[in-house]
Amino acid sequence: MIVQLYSIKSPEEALKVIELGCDYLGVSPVSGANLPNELSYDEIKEIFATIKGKGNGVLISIDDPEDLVVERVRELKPDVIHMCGGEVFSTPELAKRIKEANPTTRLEQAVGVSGPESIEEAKMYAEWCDILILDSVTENIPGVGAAGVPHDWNIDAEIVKAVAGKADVILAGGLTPENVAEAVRIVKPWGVDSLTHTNKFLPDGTRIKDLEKVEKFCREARSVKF
Ligand SMILES: O=C(O)c1ccccc1N[C@@H]1O[C@H](COP(=O)(O)O)[C@@H](O)[C@H]1O
Repeated sequence: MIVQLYSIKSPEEALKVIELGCDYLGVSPVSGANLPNELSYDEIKEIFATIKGKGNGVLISIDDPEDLVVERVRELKPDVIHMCGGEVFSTPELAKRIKEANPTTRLEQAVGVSGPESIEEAKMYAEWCDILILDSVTENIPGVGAAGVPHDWNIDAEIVKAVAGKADVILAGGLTPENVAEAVRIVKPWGVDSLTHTNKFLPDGTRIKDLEKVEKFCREARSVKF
């Protein structure tokens, strides 16, 4: 079971969450989406260099144009590029361009799980993506994710079965240290992901990881054997 956590802000924070059991660390590059924890290319390079050999660097992309996605993959060489926009989605062509830009970068596509129709969508993306992240959608946040609320885990369980052997599946969306074990029991994913409920919010609007919650989240996620 892998654990992916968003959004990491510094090399120091990265090392702390790795020590507590996180193995995929999500970062947000400066973009039009104006996310709270956006980082410059230099800051991201420093985090990726710090975690090399210890954890995997994941770069989020929310509706960035395809050329910019490819440029970022070439420049930052993330272990994973995570596409989670509501307008720009991965395609077989983009998957090919990403592999050409950096052959070891894995392509992670978010699927907003809203009903049984999401099963067909997931099956389609599994044809060219390495990883699917099954996430929640809200009206307030652009794209897929950062919703802070769960969705129907029974649909996720169907998707895991439907794409077995084709793509790894990460479960996301409102996961907490308290509900993650139950979610894993139902969905049996390759990994789990958290943003909101492993965060501590600071008065200036930025957020850092809450290390007690991170430790409990990683422990609970791995407590279920299947
Ligand atoms: O990380 C973000 O800031 C973000 C912004 C916009 C869309 C998605 C984003 N992150 C992804 O959403 C998941 C789940 O979030 P939550 O736990 O439900 O709050 C997050 O872990 C990232 O994968």
